[in-house]
Amino acid sequence: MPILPRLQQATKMMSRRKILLLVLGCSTVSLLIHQGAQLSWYPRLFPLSCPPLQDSPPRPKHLTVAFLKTHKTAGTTVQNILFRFAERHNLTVALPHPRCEHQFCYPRNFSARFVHPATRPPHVLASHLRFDRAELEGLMPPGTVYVTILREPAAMFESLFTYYNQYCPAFRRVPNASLEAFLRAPEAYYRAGEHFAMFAHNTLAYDLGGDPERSPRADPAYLAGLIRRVEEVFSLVMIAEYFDESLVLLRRLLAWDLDDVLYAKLNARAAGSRLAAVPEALARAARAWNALDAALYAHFNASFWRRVARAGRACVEREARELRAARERLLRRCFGDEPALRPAAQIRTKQLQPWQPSRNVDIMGYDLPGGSGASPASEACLKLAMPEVQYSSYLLRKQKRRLAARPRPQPVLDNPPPPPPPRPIRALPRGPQGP
Ligand SMILES: Nc1ncnc2c1ncn2[C@@H]1O[C@H](COP(=O)(O)OS(=O)(=O)O)[C@@H](OP(=O)(O)O)[C@H]1O
Repeated sequence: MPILPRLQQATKMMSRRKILLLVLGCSTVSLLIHQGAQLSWYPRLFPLSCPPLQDSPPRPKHLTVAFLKTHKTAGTTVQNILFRFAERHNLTVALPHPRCEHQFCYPRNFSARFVHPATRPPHVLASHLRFDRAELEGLMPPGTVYVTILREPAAMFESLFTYYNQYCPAFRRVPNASLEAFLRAPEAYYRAGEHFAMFAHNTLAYDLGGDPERSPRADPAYLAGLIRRVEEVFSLVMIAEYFDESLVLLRRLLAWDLDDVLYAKLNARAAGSRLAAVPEALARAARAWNALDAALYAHFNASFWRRVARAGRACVEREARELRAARERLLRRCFGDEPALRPAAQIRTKQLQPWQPSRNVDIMGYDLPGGSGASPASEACLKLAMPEVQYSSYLLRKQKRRLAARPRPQPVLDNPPPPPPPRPIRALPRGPQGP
């Protein structure tokens, strides 16, 4: 073919390609604009990217947080995240007066008088208490973000039943410490109002400041009111079964980094101290007995997933995966190539030996392969696995020292500190770890 026609044909083909590219480009841009107007194109078009946090420019990290630590819901793990965050950011943590043990005089209703004066005014609060809105709002600075966590009530009840078996009279009365026997006839063992009755009936509702004796079926208005009161105060209700997804929502709410919510699982029972799975019939009976808790859980589990959907489910899952990967790296760095939870008797580092509720229950923990050295890395690893009792005592000592070094006006206590609770919930650690 002569050169000229060949050139003309090539030019024609090039312009056709250009036109095609132009059309493609235009339709992509128009699709983006159209979808962008609905504010939902991001995850669909770029499933590996997360939409930015709502704010622009990015918010600074939020520093005032009150965490309602409900019982047997992975609360110790969340508390540890908050304690470490507070230390890294030089924040004050509200801690119980020693007469209240390591909890704010639970099961009494929370009072600001239960807070050690050396830990006021606080930025962070994360120890067990029974919720009282007015008292907490009086203690915490304005703008504090309130969060809490719930767990599926049957799993939670199985954990409560084993953990508090020696403390809760309702459980002690049951022959052979049998969960099945208790759930077959709970009324035969349970007496409302006696010591530690709250561990045997609707514990979530009790911790949230509600009345555990109300039935959601007989009194739906009460349930609706309790839910409304919780929603008015708490910006986030996390779900223990979706712990990592909960932490993703938490860190986004507080504008924290993913690194700020890395954790080691704390306060877990050994396999021999727990049912591998609660059989369905028992789970049904546990939910029926704890019907108020079951209704709370159903409501907040549903609202949790609506919230995940709003944040972009793919994005939350992706962050949760990143969190798990970073957490595994951290655990390996701290606790060796195969970081394993181990029974207290096998933990040589005294500060890491978890409190044991009774001879029948083993609570697991981590150990540092090289003992607790003085390097910043091993200090960080030590804190990562430090159980509640040791960490609370350590923080109280530290904050008292800080107060002594930098005198400031003592807060005025309207009333003297409270008398000790009727009976201690926390006993001394048993076995080889000593007091
Ligand atoms: N990250 C994470 N994800 C899921 N579950 C977790 C997590 N961390 C702790 N746990 C489980 O939570 C139970 C302990 O809860 P708490 O720390 O709130 O107990 S306590 O009330 O402070 O004694 C305890 O449950 P049981 O082992 O069933 O007793 C822990 O295993």
